[in-house]
Amino acid sequence: MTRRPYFCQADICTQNMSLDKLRGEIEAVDLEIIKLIKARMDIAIKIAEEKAAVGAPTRDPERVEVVLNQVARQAGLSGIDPGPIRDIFSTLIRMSESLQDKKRGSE
Ligand SMILES: C=C(O[C@@H]1C=C(C(=O)O)C=C[C@H]1O)C(=O)O
Repeated sequence: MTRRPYFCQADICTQNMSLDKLRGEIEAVDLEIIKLIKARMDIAIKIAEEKAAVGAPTRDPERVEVVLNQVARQAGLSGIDPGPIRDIFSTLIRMSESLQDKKRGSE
């Protein structure tokens, strides 16, 4: 296969076309990830309301471990390195807890 230069100004440049197409696909996936993070945060707000009603603390370390172990296991089954997935979800959980604290502080 002939490799074309990365910067190809020709009208027909399949390598650039496929790069642009693949980047478009990544951007579409990124948008879906943002929507899912928003959905996760919306549920966290509802959980904050439930906890406030019963006087439970925002952070639940046992639950955090369950969530992290579950996603790490699922990552492994999907052929993804579980370590970075734990990091990503630790960040999501921190975001969720800080949103819950904010929500509870404002009521
Ligand atoms: C959402 C909850 O609140 C916190 C946030 C969690 C999360 O984002 O997964 C998990 C445990 C809690 O520290 C919960 O208790 O389920």
